[in-house]
Amino acid sequence: MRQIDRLPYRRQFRSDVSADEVSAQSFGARLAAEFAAGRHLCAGIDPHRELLVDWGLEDSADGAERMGREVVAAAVGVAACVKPQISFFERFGSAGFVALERVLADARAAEVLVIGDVKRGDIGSTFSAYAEAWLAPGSPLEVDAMTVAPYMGFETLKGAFPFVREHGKGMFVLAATSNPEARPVQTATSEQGVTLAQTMVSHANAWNAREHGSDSVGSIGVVLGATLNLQEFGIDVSRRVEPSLPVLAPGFGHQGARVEDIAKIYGGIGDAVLASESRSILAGGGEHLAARIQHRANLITQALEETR
Ligand SMILES: O=C(O)c1cc(=O)[nH]c(=O)n1[C@@H]1O[C@H](COP(=O)(O)O)[C@@H](O)[C@H]1O
Repeated sequence: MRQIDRLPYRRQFRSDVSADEVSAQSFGARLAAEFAAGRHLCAGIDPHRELLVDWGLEDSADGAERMGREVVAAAVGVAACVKPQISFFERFGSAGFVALERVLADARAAEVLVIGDVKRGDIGSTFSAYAEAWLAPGSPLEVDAMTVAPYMGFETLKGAFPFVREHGKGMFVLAATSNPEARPVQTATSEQGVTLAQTMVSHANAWNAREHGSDSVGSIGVVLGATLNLQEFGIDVSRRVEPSLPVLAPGFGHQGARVEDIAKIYGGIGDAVLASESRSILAGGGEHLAARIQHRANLITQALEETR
């Protein structure tokens, strides 16, 4: 297996931007740069037990760290971002958190955007502490954006807003998730007949429209599963929105959605889709990881280009 203790490369398109300038940019602006460079793959870091075995690694914090660091190294300049799933690190307790911190440090050094898949949500005061843990500059677990569960009310997320406004951070709000069990919850309608899923999309769009400044992409996105017929969730994808709504799109690969259908699924909002894949790029051992990531990234770029 390739050793990745040091990462010798940096992204070319950022080589003339200082670290200060990068952190001064909004999350939406940083996503816009990824999309402009043709990058739409979100490479998942999900060290499942079976995958670690498949890679010849131990099912341990060390194994999870090695897999995570390999994914970061292979993602540089190819994927738009990486997305570590916290559960696979959390199962090793404090050692897992140390492992995750090292993966995050690699990503920061390589200037790879990180979405922490942590799905946090709670009463406002508690959520604020989660926001501090994951979004505060200098926090050991600092990431660029995190996934959040809004089911205690969109307004409970407001503790994260200062980090989004002032520190270039982002959030992806669960709206229509890829798992089949979500349907009865997320298609439930308000008295006005609006689905819960669409309510979250509207909140994100309204926040972005209010706060985006000159950015072409908003800093608050939504999760819209690729396995779904989004119309059935009351979500209208026929028209572009301004600024573009970032969409974290899990469900490709292992869960059955095909990247070739990306335009059919996301229609007018496909320009800001991050197509997320974990098992489909991780399965098959560590040796050909970079080739698999490149292949998936190419397929996604191709599918999006064909729609333009
Ligand atoms: O927020 C997520 O990332 C997420 C939302 C969703 O609706 N569905 C979903 O599968 N995910 C995550 O995306 C990843 C999908 O993994 P694969 O099915 O292996 O590509 C997992 O880490 C899930 O936790």
